[in-house]
Amino acid sequence: MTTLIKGARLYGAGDPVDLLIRDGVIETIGADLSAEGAEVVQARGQVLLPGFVDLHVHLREPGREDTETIATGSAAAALGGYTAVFAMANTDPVADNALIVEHVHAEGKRVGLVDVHPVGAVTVGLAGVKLAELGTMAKSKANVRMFSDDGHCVHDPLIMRRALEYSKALDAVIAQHAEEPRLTVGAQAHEGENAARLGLQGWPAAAEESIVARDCLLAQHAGARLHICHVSTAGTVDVLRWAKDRGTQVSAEVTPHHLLLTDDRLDTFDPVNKVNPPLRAASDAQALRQALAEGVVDCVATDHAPHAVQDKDCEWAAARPGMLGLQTALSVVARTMVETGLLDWRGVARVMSERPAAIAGLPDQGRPLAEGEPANLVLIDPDARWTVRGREFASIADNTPFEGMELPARVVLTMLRGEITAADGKARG
Ligand SMILES: NC(=O)N[C@@H](CC(=O)O)C(=O)O
Ligand SMILES: [Zn+2]
Ligand SMILES: [Zn+2]
Repeated sequence: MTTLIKGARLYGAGDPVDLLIRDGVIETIGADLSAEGAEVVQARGQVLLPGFVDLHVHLREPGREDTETIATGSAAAALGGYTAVFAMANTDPVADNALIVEHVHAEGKRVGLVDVHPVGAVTVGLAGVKLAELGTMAKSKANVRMFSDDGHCVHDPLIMRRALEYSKALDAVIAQHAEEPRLTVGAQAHEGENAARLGLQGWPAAAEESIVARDCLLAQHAGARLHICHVSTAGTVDVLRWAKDRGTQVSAEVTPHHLLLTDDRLDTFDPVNKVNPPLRAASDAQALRQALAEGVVDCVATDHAPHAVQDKDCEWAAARPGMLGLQTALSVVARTMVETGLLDWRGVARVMSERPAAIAGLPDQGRPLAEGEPANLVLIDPDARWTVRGREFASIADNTPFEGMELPARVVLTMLRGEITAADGKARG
């Protein structure tokens, strides 16, 4: 299979060039290329980046196939410009053993739209009591290199310490959902003026920051690698800056929704805005944008969290936390980081592809746009404007907080190892 991309601007800079893609590899980059029988893509000066890598999605299979499947989530990922995603372990049954992670991995391969890497649970059943068999999952066909109890915090410091020690031996990373559960009992929204005024019990910033600080210390002592999921507060940014300065091997992700949205949204009591960690203050969102630009926060991860209508269209307290993210991530990053001048397209490649690929240790993702490199690519129309409609997404669920918003930038085409997985708003295969 041969594809010729005509007139793309690599990293959105310089003169447009042609790329000849053959057998899954960028064979030639040059001017006025041609190839017999190749599928031709007219890029018209649009932006070409390495395919995006999402370290944090919930694909809900097995167990909640009424809200998302590996197939529908893979289609959403391809449409969002992703070529690799990490599927969290909080499924039913939990992905805490080789059988489940191998199933998720195999199903992702069968669908073939995006590389689906299962995340293994840190503790059995996400219960936080007994370590799962990390080694067995690492050595399984799924080749698990990231472990997380996401949805729950590994709050017992002894369990967390052991998990870090084991993960070091396995050359894996522990991704922590940083939430001290004793500080968030009954919490419904960011602890601040808005929650107080509306009578919603607060989720304090310190519940996140105290775990991040503790785990940075544990990781440093263990010489292990730690990744912080969905960083949401300015205080966490300060802790990360301190830990990185003293050489801790810590990385961190921020979600698009924490970059754009704030707790000003609470007034409507619409549970589409309910998420864990909660939408924070405007000053937190500002600090997160700055931290992402500087590299203190390494990357963007969506925390794509589909939920059924009955779990969202209900009273605030009963609603499940979480929101869709795969098909809006690029546009929200364009709005918050590119339009503001905080990142150029080169920087977008860093935070959405290169850094997440490096954190997860993926050898064939987040690679340079150069001859001989794997053709995992996303072509972007930076000038497009579109209106978000959750029902039009490939996901089964439609719980997007961006409903009705007009956003910049669109994915025109996604390519996985030379195969087009999405083009013009439609997933292939
Ligand atoms: N982010 C959420 O609000 N929900 C996630 C779990 C999680 O990421 O903590 C989910 O699984 O729905
Ligand atoms: Zn989480
Ligand atoms: Zn999550």
